[in-house]
Amino acid sequence: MSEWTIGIIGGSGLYELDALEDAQWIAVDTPWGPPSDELLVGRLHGHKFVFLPRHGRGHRIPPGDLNVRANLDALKRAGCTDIVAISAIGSLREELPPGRFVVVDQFIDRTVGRASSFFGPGLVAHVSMADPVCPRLAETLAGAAEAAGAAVTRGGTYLAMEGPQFSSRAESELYRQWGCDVIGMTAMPEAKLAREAELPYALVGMVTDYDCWRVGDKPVEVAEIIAQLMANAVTARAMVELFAKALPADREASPIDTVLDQALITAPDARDPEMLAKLDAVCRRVTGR
Ligand SMILES: CSC[C@H]1O[C@H](OP(=O)(O)O)[C@H](O)[C@@H]1O
Ligand SMILES: Nc1ncnc2[nH]cnc12
Repeated sequence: MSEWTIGIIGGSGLYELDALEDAQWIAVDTPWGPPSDELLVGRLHGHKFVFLPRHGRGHRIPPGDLNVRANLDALKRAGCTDIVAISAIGSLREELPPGRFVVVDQFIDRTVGRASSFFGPGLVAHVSMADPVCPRLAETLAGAAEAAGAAVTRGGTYLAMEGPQFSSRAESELYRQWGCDVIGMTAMPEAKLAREAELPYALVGMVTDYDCWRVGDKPVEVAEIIAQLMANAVTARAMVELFAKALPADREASPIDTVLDQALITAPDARDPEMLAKLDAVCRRVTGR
């Protein structure tokens, strides 16, 4: 049993977290370069929380330019045990209207050219992404979102697109045919990197729009998203508070805490010392370096 330290990654519309007590913005440097912003470290209902605005305060960084490795490394370095990601999403389903909160459980990655692994030549690892979301976090978040007054859908497949442009109508229809439920530009490689860093991860998507697949509808525009974001962000803040309140005092170990025990394949004497040094925060537990 140990303590929780919850990393919250705030998406579009969520750039700070007023509710944190004794809160302080701290700069964290990483071997991957700078994260999107300083980290806001504080406490909520007795638990430690570390907040990072995904796009930086003022929304400065587009999805394809996020330094996702630095973001996850900084959160790990700050002691986070678990990651809660909050995102604006488009809906690919009639029954998921704007305002609905979707606690997703699967992803399809259509991003291109983003650095999507901490590992590489000199230190090779293959983690499982079969079940990319931590069920314990997801269920606690779903309960908290409901308690905050949101209509919540448990489970759903999130299509991660490259962006920054929105989809064409043909793409949007294709993703529906693939069985995807919601769409966004940021959950990948975030979820992959969280898993590599042995951080249980869950994502709450807040629907802002119907993308562009609905016949006769105007396609999504940023102004429409921002209007819906304002309303969603109020509920999201309440959800975070209720989530903190619902966390048990002690954190029981998760199987995700030790995924690298099975994933690292490079023999100890073949491991590149430079890689080991670079991955100090991510995998010191298993490499001892
Ligand atoms: C502001 S609309 C598009 C933008 O919003 C989502 O960001 P986030 O997941 O950080 O809330 C989407 O993925 C795009 O980056
Ligand atoms: N329709 C959409 N497509 C991609 N990302 C989004 N974020 C919010 N709405 C979106």
